[in-house]
Amino acid sequence: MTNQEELARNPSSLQAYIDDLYSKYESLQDGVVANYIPELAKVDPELFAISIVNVNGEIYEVGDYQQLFTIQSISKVFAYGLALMDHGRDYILTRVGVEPTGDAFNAIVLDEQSKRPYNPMVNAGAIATTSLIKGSDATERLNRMLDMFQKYIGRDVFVDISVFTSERTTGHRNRAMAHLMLNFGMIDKPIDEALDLYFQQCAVMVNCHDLAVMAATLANKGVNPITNEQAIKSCYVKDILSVMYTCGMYNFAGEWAYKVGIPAKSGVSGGIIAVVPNKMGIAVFSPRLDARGNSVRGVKVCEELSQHLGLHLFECSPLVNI
Ligand SMILES: NC(=O)CC[C@H](N)C(=O)O
Repeated sequence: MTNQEELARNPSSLQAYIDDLYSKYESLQDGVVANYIPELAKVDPELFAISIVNVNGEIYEVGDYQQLFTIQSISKVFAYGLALMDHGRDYILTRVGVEPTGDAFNAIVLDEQSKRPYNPMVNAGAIATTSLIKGSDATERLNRMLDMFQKYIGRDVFVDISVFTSERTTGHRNRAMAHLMLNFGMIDKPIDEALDLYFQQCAVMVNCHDLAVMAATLANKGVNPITNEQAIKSCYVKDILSVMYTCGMYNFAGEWAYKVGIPAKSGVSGGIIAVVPNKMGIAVFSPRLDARGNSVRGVKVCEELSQHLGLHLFECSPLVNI
């Protein structure tokens, strides 16, 4: 019997499997916690959680899955969805490309010809995306952003003021990108409001369970499988998953697509989400990062899960229902 057949027969074996994965990687200490945002350096590096939510709303999780942390770059996925709903695909494409960069997430680089940021999953593209969120003033734009997160998560959300302030005070690289994009007409004035909203979206508090529900919502055509609320129009889910697949893991995106083979997104606080379309959302949280800014344990767990469950999109033996 294959692993997939065993899981279809006995779903509790998925819980047993992630419990084993957790024990296997619990002692792994490779990597370092992000410290370029001073508040992030204070996190307990030992925190570790794995959550899986399938499209039927069934939940499998282990470890510190209730521990709150700031969502950081994983927010880029969801902000892109809101911008798509606000303006439509054609307009968004004129402001943010869909090409992987092969560069670090915080590279100060724009497309030579079009002057667009390369894609919405790296900082420059995410700042441009966030600058497009509609609203009559900064408060309305923030509230629309928080409402959007609320639909994906299924509860009220809030911004961690310390992390927001820490990043706002030290985020000169992001500010430089915004000025560069202003120069080329890719974002409009006032850039400080766009940057503030970007720093706020990065400082939204989530736990690993929430991230798995958010990923499961994308797996479930935009409908939160726990609350049944539509968080994003289903026609935009393919746009989001495409850029996650090609750009979500920054300069590791190619290797990730080859090895793990499912759309994913990581953030510097140590979260990773992965989406198995029509099946499930996966989230891992562990703050120690590799040189590219991806969670070390998170990458390992996703690699093993993908192999064990046959999750790769181009897997020759199709995944059975879990
Ligand atoms: N990779 C990340 O999670 C980066 C997000 C972080 N807020 C930044 O702008 O640098």
